[in-house]
Amino acid sequence: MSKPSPEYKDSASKSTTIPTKDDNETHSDGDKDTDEGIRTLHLGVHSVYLSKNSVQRETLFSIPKFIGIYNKWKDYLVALAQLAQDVYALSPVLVITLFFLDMFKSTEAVILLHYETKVLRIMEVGLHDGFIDSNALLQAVGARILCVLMTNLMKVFSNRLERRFQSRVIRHFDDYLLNCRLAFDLPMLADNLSDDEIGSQGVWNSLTSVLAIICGLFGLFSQLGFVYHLGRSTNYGALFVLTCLARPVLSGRMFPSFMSEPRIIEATNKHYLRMEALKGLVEKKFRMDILSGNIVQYIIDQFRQSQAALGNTSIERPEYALMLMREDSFWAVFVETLNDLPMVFCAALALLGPTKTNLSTVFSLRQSANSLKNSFAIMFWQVESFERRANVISRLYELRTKLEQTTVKDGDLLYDSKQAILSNGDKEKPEITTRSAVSSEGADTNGSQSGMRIEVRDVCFSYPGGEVNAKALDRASFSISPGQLVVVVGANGSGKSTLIKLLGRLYNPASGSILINGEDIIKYKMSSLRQAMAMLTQDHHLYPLSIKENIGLGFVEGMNDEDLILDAAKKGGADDIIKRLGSGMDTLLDPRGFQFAYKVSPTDQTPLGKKLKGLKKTADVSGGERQRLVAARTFMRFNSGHVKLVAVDEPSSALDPQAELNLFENIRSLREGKTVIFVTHRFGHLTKHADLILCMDQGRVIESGTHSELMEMEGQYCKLYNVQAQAFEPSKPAEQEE
Ligand SMILES: Nc1ncnc2c1ncn2[C@@H]1O[C@H](COP(=O)(O)OP(=O)(O)OP(=O)(O)O)[C@@H](O)[C@H]1O
Repeated sequence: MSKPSPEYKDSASKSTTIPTKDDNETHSDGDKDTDEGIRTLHLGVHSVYLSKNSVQRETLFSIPKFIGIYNKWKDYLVALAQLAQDVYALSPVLVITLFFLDMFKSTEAVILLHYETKVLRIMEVGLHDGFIDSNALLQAVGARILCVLMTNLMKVFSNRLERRFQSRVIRHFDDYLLNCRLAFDLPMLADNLSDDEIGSQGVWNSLTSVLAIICGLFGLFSQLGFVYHLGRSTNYGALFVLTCLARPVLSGRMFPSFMSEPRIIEATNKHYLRMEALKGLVEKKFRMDILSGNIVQYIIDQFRQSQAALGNTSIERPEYALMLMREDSFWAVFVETLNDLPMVFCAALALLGPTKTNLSTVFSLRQSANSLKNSFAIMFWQVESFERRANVISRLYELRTKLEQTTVKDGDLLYDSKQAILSNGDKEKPEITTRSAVSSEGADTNGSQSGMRIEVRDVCFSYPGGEVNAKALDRASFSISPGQLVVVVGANGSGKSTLIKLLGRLYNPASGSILINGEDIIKYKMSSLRQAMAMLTQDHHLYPLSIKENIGLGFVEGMNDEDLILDAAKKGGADDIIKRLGSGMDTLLDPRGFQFAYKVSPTDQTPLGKKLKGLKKTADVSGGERQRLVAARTFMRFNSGHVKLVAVDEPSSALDPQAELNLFENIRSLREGKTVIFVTHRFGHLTKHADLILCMDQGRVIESGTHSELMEMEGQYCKLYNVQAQAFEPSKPAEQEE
């Protein structure tokens, strides 16, 4: 089968080296090179975006290339020095031992070649003279065998040490990455997708790669010295070195290379994208839709159509596609023949002066030329990958710097030092103020000190990474008194959930302010503020941990109190789930372990088949059960005694009506003066009990008041309410006629 052609097109250059078939119609901007300073390469189904300055047609040894490499390496040095410091601190003895063992290993080729040449020379002289210096021969053979033994022993020794050291390095950087990543806020996560690629194994690979380059350079120079020394015996040492270097150097002559450049790669071929999307439909989560929708054949047909439309366009990663291009070129064919230059050199030596050379020297020259060629190839590969590796290290340490740039900055005001005051003592009145008084149910007897007071003033907000002009909140204003039960209603996308997220300080408002107990929310220490809040939203998930932890994490201090956890489970309606699960509270949800079976099926009546069948199965819960367990976590949080605001964002979509009613009733009855905000689409018992209803539309609070006040207004709320209420009203004959 023929290899698909990579098809290369460079949008910014006039000449194109490989014939193109532009099938990348999908992407809007990349093809046209509209972005200032961006150069676009089309490689198969991918587009590669590069900085215009960085791509030059150059040989590997061109001066600009080396200056470029030097400048970039300089930037990486700081990160590498930091890495060296960190790994040295993990185990100084191991680091030093491994370094010297690796350095020794890198000279292995030269040492062996030296003794081999010696043995051959003694034999050649012996065969020529009819007498062999047995002592010298035995010594040379013995020394070589000893060297082989030593180097192999060292390899075993160093491999063992390396494995030990590897696990320490990986443990260390797993810990570091976990710490950094858990400290990322939501706006940063939206901007840092590529950081997900950094893993502790990648750090280890980078470390070994950098070490390999240092040792490789040392080994390469020792080989060059040896080859030069050998060649000198023929009076053409330098020339011989050149014949050995010709092939590796010339094979480095490049097509535009981006292997070490900052780049963005994007799949832009519409047929390829469609194929990938269709392939994605095999995922388990789509199976029910696909089977019930009877669309299996449609998917297969569409996939084949896209495949046919894609034709021979390469789907390889662009880096690999570029490599294929190099291998397939006429230049590569020419360069490969240069492999034989050292042999031509030896033949020329014999022709020009048969008495000036000998077979052992010729043999050694050939051997060393081969070994030099291999070392160069490895070195080139390592140098090419060096930047990628160094970049991993540099980004690893950048994570720490990025943390300092988080937009959601911590304050230092403790929540407890700012208790809510019931009266609104502020000079500036917000656009819409609370019209209703705090209900007797909500306010506690000692003056509503338990509830949080909230004022939102002209808050605007857009999501990072969202469309620039799309405002999720647009001058939203309202105020909530301590202890009020507030219901937020409004159409889809009107900004209800965003409001809850801003109250939880997951994002900062772009403009305007949120006052908590009269102080700007950004002044509060986040941990202290969040301790005073219990949030329950659709976005809350179950963790891949035990049921006990899933609930207990609402109040970590009570984690070991099973009665407390069971009580919270009961309030969240999750007690029956725990009873049903085999391991009760200790049941692990979605365990992240590794299970793999090869040529074993759980239906096999063999010991392995039975073993597989008996392996722990993943415990799963339904959507409604998940919401109950998450609700139980929120009730667990109430036990801390610190909660002053309960924010509930439509957690009831998967709950049955009884469970939903229980949840609302439980929160209402247990709130003990806490301010409660419910976001909901369902009118009914909730809005009936609300002290304040906020009705949102397009990022603004357009109406506020109690149910009866809003109904009197006959505005948006009234309209939304009537849509639901009508369904239960007996239809009038006149309407039926209409
Ligand atoms: N993570 C996000 N990134 C970008 N835009 C978002 C994000 N989340 C929400 N939006 C946008 O912000 C606006 C407000 O969304 P929000 O989720 O607050 O609405 P909502 O009133 O809660 O809607 P619903 O009733 O459907 O839950 C919408 O236009 C939405 O598309």
